[in-house]
Amino acid sequence: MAPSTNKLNVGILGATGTVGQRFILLLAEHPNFTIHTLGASSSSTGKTYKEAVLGRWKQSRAVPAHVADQEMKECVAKNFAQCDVVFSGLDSGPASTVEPEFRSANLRVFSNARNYRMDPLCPLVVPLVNTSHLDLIPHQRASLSPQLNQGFIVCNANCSTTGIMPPLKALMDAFGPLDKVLVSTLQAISGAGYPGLSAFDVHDNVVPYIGSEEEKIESESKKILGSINGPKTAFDEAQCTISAACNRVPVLDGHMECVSLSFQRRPPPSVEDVKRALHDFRCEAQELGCHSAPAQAITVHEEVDRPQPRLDRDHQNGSGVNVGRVRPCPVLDIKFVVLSNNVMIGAATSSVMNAEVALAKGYLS
Ligand SMILES: NC(=O)C1=CN([C@@H]2O[C@H](COP(=O)(O)OP(=O)(O)OC[C@H]3O[C@@H](n4cnc5c(N)ncnc54)[C@H](OP(=O)(O)O)[C@@H]3O)[C@@H](O)[C@H]2O)C=CC1
Ligand SMILES: N[C@@H](CC(=O)OP(=O)(O)O)C(=O)O
Repeated sequence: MAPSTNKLNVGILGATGTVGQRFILLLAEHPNFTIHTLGASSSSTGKTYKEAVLGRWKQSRAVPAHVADQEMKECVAKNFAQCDVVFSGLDSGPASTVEPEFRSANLRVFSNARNYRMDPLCPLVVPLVNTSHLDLIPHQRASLSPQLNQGFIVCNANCSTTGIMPPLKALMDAFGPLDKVLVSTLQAISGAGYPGLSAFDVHDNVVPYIGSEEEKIESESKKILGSINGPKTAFDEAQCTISAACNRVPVLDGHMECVSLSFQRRPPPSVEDVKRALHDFRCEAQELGCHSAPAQAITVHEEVDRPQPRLDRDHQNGSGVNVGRVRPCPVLDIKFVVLSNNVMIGAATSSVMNAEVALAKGYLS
């Protein structure tokens, strides 16, 4: 996508949070978007951004100078009326009312929150996988109000769901429908937001429970891997069976996921065929030349002990996913490990890339 001199104004809801801080850094020098309005809770309203994040800015880069003195606004639509696009890093509590209020005010919302992911009117988009689902936007508008000619909500997925989608999609495209998928996650602390779990709970420990996470992976995956119907008014879910087991581990950023799967087609592909399909997988965001798209959607690691969170989570600025240890599975067909950066492609980068694709497809005009 060619850098534009007419950048779109963007707002960020939840701008002070774990995901919000990534939005700030991703959008501070973006060729298509310029940060215009920042919002968070009432405890931040009226402060400058740097005052609002004092003691809570957890990035190695400093707060961008042109953002530091911006005044924090209450998250109501009238404060964001000048924004062409709104990125939401809101907690699910406020997201349930704020995001539809913004849509009703004809604002375009790209949300990280879980609330509307399974809404039949809302595209649930992993930008490396199913940007074709953005084509449901006109139906969302038409279904809600004749006055809704610009607004919409587009969601990105749960961070653990997001990580496994590119490899599953690559294998479905190459070898036909999947039959069964088992996934066990090792999820980073930052997935729980800031301050997240206490050190007492997570240090020297593994917690084998993350509320609702397994259910979200199992349901969201089928919507993302499904297709939209001919008239672009509904989703047909993918038919495979998915079982997830989720664990919190003492890693700061980067979700690791151990996947075993089987194909419907017999005989199944070889390990070498699987590696080639993963490596060759390309997505629409790449074809459109979107600014945030990784050069390589799936990086296949050959070293026996990679990928690892500390070493590989920042590869390509966390915009792609990493796969390693591709090998035969004696129970199902194939097994491998996936590493994705939960706060980048698992959250903020997905929203930004979704907006870049929406811009290229004309949904932001
Ligand atoms: N962390 C991750 O890896 C991922 C997170 N998500 C989702 O993204 C969203 C944000 O998560 P995360 O950044 O981790 O959460 P944080 O807890 O770190 O940040 C929450 C943000 O929401 C703001 N906020 C809280 N209450 C209100 C309110 N009543 N009105 C307006 N703003 C409010 C906070 O503002 P203030 O600072 O003023 O309190 C803060 O900016 C959540 O919905 C989460 O489920 C999705 C994928 C991955
Ligand atoms: N639950 C995820 C992060 C998250 O916020 O998920 P969701 O957006 O689906 O609530 C984790 O703890 O790693």
